[in-house]
Amino acid sequence: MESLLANPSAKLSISNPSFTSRRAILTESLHFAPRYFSNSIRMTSGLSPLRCTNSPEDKEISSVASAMYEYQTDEFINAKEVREWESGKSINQIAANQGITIRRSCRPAPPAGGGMVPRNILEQIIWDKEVEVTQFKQRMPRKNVEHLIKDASPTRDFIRALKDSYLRTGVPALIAEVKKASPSRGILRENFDPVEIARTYEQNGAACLSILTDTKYFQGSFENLEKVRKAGIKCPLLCKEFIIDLWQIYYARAKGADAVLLIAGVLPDIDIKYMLKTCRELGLTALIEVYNERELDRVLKINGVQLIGINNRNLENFVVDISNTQKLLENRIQVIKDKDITVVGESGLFTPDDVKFVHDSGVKAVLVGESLIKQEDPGLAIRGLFGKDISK
Ligand SMILES: O=P(O)(O)OC[C@@H](O)[C@@H](O)c1c[nH]c2ccccc12
Repeated sequence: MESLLANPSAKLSISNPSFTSRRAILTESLHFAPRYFSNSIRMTSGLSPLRCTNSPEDKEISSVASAMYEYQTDEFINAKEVREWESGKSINQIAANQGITIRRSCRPAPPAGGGMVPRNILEQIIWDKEVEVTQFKQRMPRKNVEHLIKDASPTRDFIRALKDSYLRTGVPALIAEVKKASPSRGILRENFDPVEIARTYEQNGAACLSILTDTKYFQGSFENLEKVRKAGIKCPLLCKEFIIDLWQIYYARAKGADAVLLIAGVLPDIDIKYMLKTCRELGLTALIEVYNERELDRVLKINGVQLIGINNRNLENFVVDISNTQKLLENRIQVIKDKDITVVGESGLFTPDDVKFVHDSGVKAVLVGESLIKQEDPGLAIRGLFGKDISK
């Protein structure tokens, strides 16, 4: 075992025939890369890997470990990342090394050292989300969610819908957002019927819809997502959530999502890779959101990324600047084209000139909330945004 500890990457490529059970894989995994696995398993399942009995909880841990073992042969874990974990760095140190400023408080357990104070609104949202997800998971363990997924209808192709719309209209495909409120703007719409709004968006040419599911800050819900899905709306649906845990991805799928949002400013590479794989297994598209060049360059290095959103709003201070899309795309158009990645321009788009500006910068889709949802008929407002009817 000692040589494995010295050189975990060697071990990672070996398929050990003696791994006959998940339990064995877990034990073995913990043995050669203890910190990596304990952190990851804690991160992804919220459970402590140190106890290992035959309880349902531990079985879940084992299955996570087993899934992680599969990733090894998938080059999911590269030696550098394993070494980082093994060197004793915490999740926050790993994230900070990648330029991520948002920390995890690892609530509800008190953070080591205690007394953390959130530095900005996004960090506050993420810490609240940690508590919320823990409670959700207690109420509905992942196994129950997986059970719901078995009965769910197949997902729709989010990227195909964007590409088809772009080809048909010649203007960026619209992901229209169903959003009642936001921390930066307060209540956007008093008279809020998610299904009615979704329907008018669809009738007026939206390619896809984005449904806010965060309740505390955006007054959204997973019930809204489910309602829209069940109302016969055909547009693929993005679950607009602050995802920090795999459980949320399973839940989004169970509630009718076709795509989920992954925020690179919150998630280190290793999380994004793991979550992408889960999305693929569930038939979901991942929209990976970036705000700055460093995040975009990180994401462009991850295999399998097909859809990237560039947010013009800084989620840490709400400042909106639509030239952010242009700035980030300027030197990267070729690599994005080579990889056949679709780019979405997000936030702060109000006029046909705004849409043209981000289109000229290289986006083939836009994500728009405020400027539509505030109008009396948000669907009809689409004509004003594009300067033409895009429904035909
Ligand atoms: O309402 P706007 O400015 O058109 O923005 C829509 C969308 O981009 C924004 O709601 C958003 C972008 N990224 C997010 C992440 C979480 C919550 C919300 C968002």
